[in-house]
Amino acid sequence: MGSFVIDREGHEAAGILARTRLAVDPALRGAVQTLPPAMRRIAAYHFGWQNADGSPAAGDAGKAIRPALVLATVRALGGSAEQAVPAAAAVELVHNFTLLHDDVFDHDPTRRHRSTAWSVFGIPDAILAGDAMHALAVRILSEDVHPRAAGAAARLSECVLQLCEGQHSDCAFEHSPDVSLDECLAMAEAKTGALLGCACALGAMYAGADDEAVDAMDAFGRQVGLAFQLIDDLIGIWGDASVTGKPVGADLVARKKSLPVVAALRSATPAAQELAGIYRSERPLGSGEVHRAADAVERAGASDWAQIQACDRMADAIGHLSRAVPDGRAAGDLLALAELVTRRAH
Ligand SMILES: CC(C)=CCC/C(C)=C/CC/C(C)=C/COP(=O)(O)OP(=O)(O)O
Repeated sequence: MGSFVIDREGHEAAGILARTRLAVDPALRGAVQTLPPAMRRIAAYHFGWQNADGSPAAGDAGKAIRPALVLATVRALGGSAEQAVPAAAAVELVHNFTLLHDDVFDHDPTRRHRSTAWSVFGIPDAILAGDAMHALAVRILSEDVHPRAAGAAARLSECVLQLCEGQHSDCAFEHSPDVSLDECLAMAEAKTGALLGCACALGAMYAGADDEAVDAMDAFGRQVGLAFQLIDDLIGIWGDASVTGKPVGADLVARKKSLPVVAALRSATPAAQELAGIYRSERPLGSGEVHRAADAVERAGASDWAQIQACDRMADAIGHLSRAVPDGRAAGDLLALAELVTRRAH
């Protein structure tokens, strides 16, 4: 990494995320406003702007990590964050389209401290609202006059294909008795890393960066995304529901092959046998079994493994970042966002 010294002074993740919301929300609200009424209602509910009955609300709209990465990348590379707001909004719309669909796939009852859209409005309309958000993302970029907007739209579409592939693998692994750690890491990179990578790549494009810097920022975001998924999986097992806004242990109940679970199953430990036994049973898991499964993951050393993996991914990420943004002073916001990923509780 040579003389890459990061200046953390004045770079604080909570402030960066709050400023991102202020910058991007008007574009998101404006876009959602153009949806057909049925989809507009669901999107406004999903973003926490409205209650299910259409009355105004000030709910949790999500952390805004992906649009923050877009804007922080543009700034780090000397571009105009204001001009990149359409790209940030497009990435956030794609993220939220995948959440709407993912909640249907997983039959999750809650997200962001409230009932999921599908559980309130029904599965068909929740799927359509997700599709509509995807279409809005494409429309925002296709209407944007920035010289790199068309390239950004193409890159975002490639990314959506990777998200679909990752999501397919995630579902297929639930029924596969023999998933390797490498397969699971590739799934997580496609399902989660691809969009964080794309966010950074779009930021670099909007800053007018060359292909090498765009690819280096993509690689940075992907590694941050993998760290993000590793921590997400730990939070999914041991997180506090009052903080995450989602039921804890749902991945274990659904016998998901999350990264810590696969690491535990692949470990040569007695806990691996115990976990495999619990995962083999056909009946729905009771809370006792969920606790035993979580305990087995811990005893297999998979919680420590995931933490170490996340740190390794962060180290890789910083290496890629130093190639694209050699001036560590300019990289402060990006580093603060990346560090938030490994320190977060929700
Ligand atoms: C095609 C398809 C359906 C793909 C699904 C991909 C998918 C849902 C991946 C999970 C990514 C993830 C950890 C989301 C939580 O993000 P977050 O914690 O940043 O959420 P927030 O916006 O609520 O903060």
